[in-house]
Amino acid sequence: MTTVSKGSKSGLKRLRKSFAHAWQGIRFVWSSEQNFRIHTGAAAAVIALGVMLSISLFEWIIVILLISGMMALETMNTAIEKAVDLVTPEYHPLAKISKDAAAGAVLVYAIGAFIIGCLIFIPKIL
Ligand SMILES: Nc1ncnc2c1ncn2[C@@H]1O[C@H](COP(=O)(O)OP(=O)(O)OP(=O)(O)O)[C@@H](O)[C@H]1O
Repeated sequence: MTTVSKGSKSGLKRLRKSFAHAWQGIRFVWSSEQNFRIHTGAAAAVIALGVMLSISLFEWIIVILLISGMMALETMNTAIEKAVDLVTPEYHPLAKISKDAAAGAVLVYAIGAFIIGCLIFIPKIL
């Protein structure tokens, strides 16, 4: 088993490296996951709609929470998929449960976000 030494980097350097790694992760998810790109497009459309309909500060807070939560969950779903593939590239019932449950979590959140989005935007559109 290989161990990776983190060295004795200064706090700021370590923070910069952590951001760089996180950014690499987001770039990977963007380039490999169509769902993530669809959600990003939908988020941009919702933000444009929010500006056009002049939603309130409280509504912006809700919208930003929903968008960032959705993107974070989609990114975590990819992390779980890749970790499962690393552990077992072959078919395994537990791998199926793990991936399906992670996808289920994304679906539950997406449904909730869609309903809340309708509650915020539909009355304003009507
Ligand atoms: N190793 C495995 N063993 C058993 N079932 C698997 C395995 N890998 C994938 N599956 C099944 O196939 C489905 C799709 O898995 P896959 O890794 O291809 O994700 P995906 O199609 O890229 O998902 P997404 O579209 O969310 O990115 C899983 O939800 C699971 O039901």
